[in-house]
Amino acid sequence: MSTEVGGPGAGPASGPGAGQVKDAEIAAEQTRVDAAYVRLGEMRSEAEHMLREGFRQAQAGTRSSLVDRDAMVYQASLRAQALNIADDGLVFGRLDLGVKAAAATVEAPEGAEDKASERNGPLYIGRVGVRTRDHESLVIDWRAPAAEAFYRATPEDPRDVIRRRVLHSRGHRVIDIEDDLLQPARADGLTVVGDGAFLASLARTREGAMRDIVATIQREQDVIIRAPADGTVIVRGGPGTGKTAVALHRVAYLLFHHRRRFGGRGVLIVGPNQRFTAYIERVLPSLGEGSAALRSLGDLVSGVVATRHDTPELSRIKGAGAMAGIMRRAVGDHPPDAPDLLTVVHAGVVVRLDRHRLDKIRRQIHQRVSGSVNTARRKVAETLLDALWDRFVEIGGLVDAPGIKRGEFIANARDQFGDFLTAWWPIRTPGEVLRALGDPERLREAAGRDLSPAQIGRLAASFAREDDWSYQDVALLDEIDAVLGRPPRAAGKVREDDPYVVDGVNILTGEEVADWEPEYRELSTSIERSERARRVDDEAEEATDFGHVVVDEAQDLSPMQWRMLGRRGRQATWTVVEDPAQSAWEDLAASRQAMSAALGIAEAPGHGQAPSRGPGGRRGGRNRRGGPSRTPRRPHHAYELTTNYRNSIEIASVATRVLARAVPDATPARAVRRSGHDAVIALHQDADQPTLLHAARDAVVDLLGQVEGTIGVILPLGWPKETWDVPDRVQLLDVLEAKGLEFDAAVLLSPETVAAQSPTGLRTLYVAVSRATQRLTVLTTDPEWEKLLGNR
Ligand SMILES: Nc1ncnc2c1ncn2[C@@H]1O[C@H](COP(=O)(O)OP(=O)(O)OP(=O)(O)O)[C@@H](O)[C@H]1O
Repeated sequence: MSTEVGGPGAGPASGPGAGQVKDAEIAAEQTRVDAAYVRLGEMRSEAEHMLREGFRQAQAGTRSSLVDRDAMVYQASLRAQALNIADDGLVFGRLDLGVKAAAATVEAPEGAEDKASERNGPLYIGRVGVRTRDHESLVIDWRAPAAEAFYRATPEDPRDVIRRRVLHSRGHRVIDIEDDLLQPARADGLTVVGDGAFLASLARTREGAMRDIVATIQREQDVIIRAPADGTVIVRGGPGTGKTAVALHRVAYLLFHHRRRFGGRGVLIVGPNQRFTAYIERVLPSLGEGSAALRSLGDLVSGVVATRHDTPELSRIKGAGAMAGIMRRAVGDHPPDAPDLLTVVHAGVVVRLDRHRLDKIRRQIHQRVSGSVNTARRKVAETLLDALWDRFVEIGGLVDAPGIKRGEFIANARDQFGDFLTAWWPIRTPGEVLRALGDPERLREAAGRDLSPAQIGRLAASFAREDDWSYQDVALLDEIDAVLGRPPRAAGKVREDDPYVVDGVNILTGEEVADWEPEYRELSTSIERSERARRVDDEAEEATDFGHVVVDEAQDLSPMQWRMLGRRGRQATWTVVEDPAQSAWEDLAASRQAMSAALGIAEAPGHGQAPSRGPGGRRGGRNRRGGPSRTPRRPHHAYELTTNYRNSIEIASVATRVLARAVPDATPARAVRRSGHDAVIALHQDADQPTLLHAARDAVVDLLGQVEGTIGVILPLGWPKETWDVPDRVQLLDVLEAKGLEFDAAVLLSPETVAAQSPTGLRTLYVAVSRATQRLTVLTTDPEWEKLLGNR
């Protein structure tokens, strides 16, 4: 085997000659890696050949060849894509095992090609599986069962691993190696080199986008990534414990092992805002998985993009579960321009339905409608005609015009009320319904006793804003959309002169007619939107209910946002990652309940509780009003992450002091890397906002000389994010935008303001102080805060 330095169990090679030993080891690994790349190149050619072959068969044009072509092209293109991605840093791990174990568990995932290996040599772990033409395994895919030991083996539980080696590469070139000796007594002839490259990798400069961690996934993280595919996984852990990283790697794992199941129905990943989704968007493609839909809470509903956060108080009102009932009642309300009177004349008799009667009819219809409001026109027409006939009889129509048959009356009335029907029961859009609640009178009507007069005033003023939508508005729009449903869809040929066709629906038969579009449409329905958003090309449409949903920063979701997510995963399994100590949502109990309903689990365990299983089995159906109350009960598993990979020990200690204030009984995650740089807590006593901003600018200039990567300037909510003349690597953002992000250095302004801005201000401050990997500067005007953060 390789050159021996210091003998078995002697620990990492060090002292004179250690560098040469390491170089020799690197050179030996390079030879193996080169061989893997040669084979990877051949496999890519094979995949490309299959793609060409698929297209060739398509040209032959027989029916069965088209089916074969589709399957072949699909598989070959996935394969080609994965193989291309793997070109960078293909091999990153090596396991030296006891002789038997090496061949034990290389299993094929569903549809993939890895097969049991017979070799006794070391196992190499990489981004994709690579085999020789004779099916001998050169590299094992990191997601295959045989690779598990690479992440799980410890000295206490070595799993027959004697030495674990991490290979650090740049492109095709191995630049460093780092060893872990797990069974010194069996290490006969094995060299051990390395000097903490893992910790060094944690200290690396951040380039502004998150990267995958395949080479260094830690044991507690791997357990979650490979958790059973059935049921729901809930992950808790402090800032920087890798919750986001783990959730994304789990998606890659699930797609690898269950491509048909999850790839077919789709995977949805939801993050707090667009800055965050942009930050994580490269991770899955770098793992060869480009198929998951990545959305933020602000753009989950296509056609709408939230541009602002509401004030904490407004968020609290808009996010509360009571809004579901308010939105439902708003949809059932008299639309703003709907007529107040229906008049028809038959045989000289004038029949009128006034506003009072019409409102009663509207209420009845809403109670009876079982589908969507927007497709209820047929039912509406029938009910109105019945009411007209009853009224005709009631006012003595049969006396004035004896012998009139009901059928004649109805046919005549129907001819007269087409326009009325369109105006009285218009095809409504969610945006229009929500804007209409900008009228305090209308909102009061819909709110009943659920809102106080003061709340109604503030809420109406917010809905009346013409310019944009807020994050919480998006969930309200989706709620309304679920009640409205999709408008009628085209099905046959339109006859322009057909008096019975109203807004694309034949009011006699309920049939939908072709080529019809509503005249105005601010938003389309969720079904159309998600079809459009997830359409691969104009032909293929994907399902709207996802197979797996990942929710990041879940601690911040309001009950209304959980309802919105619940509708996208009625039959889904879920991965939910959260840190309650970072929550900006005040009523955690209500949010927890809404989460359990959306996920279809009995009740999510509290922070720090042991993994649990809910009662399993029952499949649920669709809730008529779009609520998640009848989702199935599924098993769920809870996990906790305990190591902070982001913050230096120095920065983590500041965060821990904030945590002690925010959530006194919480246990902080353990930071593992010392940077040698204490956080700077600078007091600018009594400074006003411009002075503090000026000081922040000076701090940024200093930091630009100290770190190579990104610098985040984190401001209290509502502070001006004026454009500074600074390089792109400096970002200005408010505390809520900073969620989930990380920077090499962070400058935080006025912690006292952040803490006081809402009842959850301290938890938001905890988020803000835990963003930096290397340097943290805090500017405060308050001596108390200086003392607290600086531990003086
Ligand atoms: N095993 C690992 N190896 C290398 N880096 C890691 C590992 N685990 C996590 N990291 C890195 O640590 C940083 C924090 O990870 P991540 O953002 O996933 O944490 P988080 O728990 O989601 O944090 P927050 O709660 O603040 O959103 C990232 O840069 C991530 O790449």
